[in-house]
Amino acid sequence: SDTPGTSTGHRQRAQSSSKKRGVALDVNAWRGQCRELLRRMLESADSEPFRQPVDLFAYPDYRDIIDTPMDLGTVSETLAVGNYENPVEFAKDVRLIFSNSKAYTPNKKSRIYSMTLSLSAFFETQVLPIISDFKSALRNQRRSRQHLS
Ligand SMILES: O=C(NCC1CC1)N1CCN(C(=O)c2ccc(Cl)o2)CC1
Repeated sequence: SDTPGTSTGHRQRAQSSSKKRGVALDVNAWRGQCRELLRRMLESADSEPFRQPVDLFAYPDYRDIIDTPMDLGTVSETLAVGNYENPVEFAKDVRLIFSNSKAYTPNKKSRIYSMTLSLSAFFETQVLPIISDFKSALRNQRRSRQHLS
C-alpha cells in the first residue's frame, strides 16, 4: 500500500507454513506424514517379510537377482536420521522394496509376492497426497520468495 509508514504492501507470508486454498502449505510436513505412513505399514501383517533385510542364508541366491536390497527398517532409519530430502526420495526406496520382491519371486502366486501387491497398493494411495502437498508447498514457497527484493 502507498500509505506512508506502512509496509504491508510487501510483507511476505510466513515462509514455513501459510494457509492457501484451505491446505496448510508446510514444506516440512512430509516427514511426519511419511513416518506415520511407515508406522501404519509396519503394523500390517503384510509388511512382516519386509521389516528387516532379507536373510541371505535363507535365500542364498538373493543377491544374484537383486542388486540393491531394501526394507522398511532401513527406510525408517534413513527417514529418522534425516537422510531423505523430500517424500519423492522416500517413495523411491519404498518402491524398491516392492520391485525387488517382484523381481525375486519365483512365481506371481507366491505368498510373499501377494503381500507385496497388497502393501504396495495401500502405499501408493497414501503417498500420493503427501507428495502432491509437498510439491504445492514448494511452489508456494518459491512464489513467495520470488517477490522478495
Ligand atoms: O527374507 C525375507 N525377508 C526377511 C525376513 C525377516 C523379514 N524375504 C522378503 C523379501 N523376499 C521376497 O520379496 C520374496 C518374493 C518371493 C519370495 Cl519366495 O520372497 C524374500 C524373502
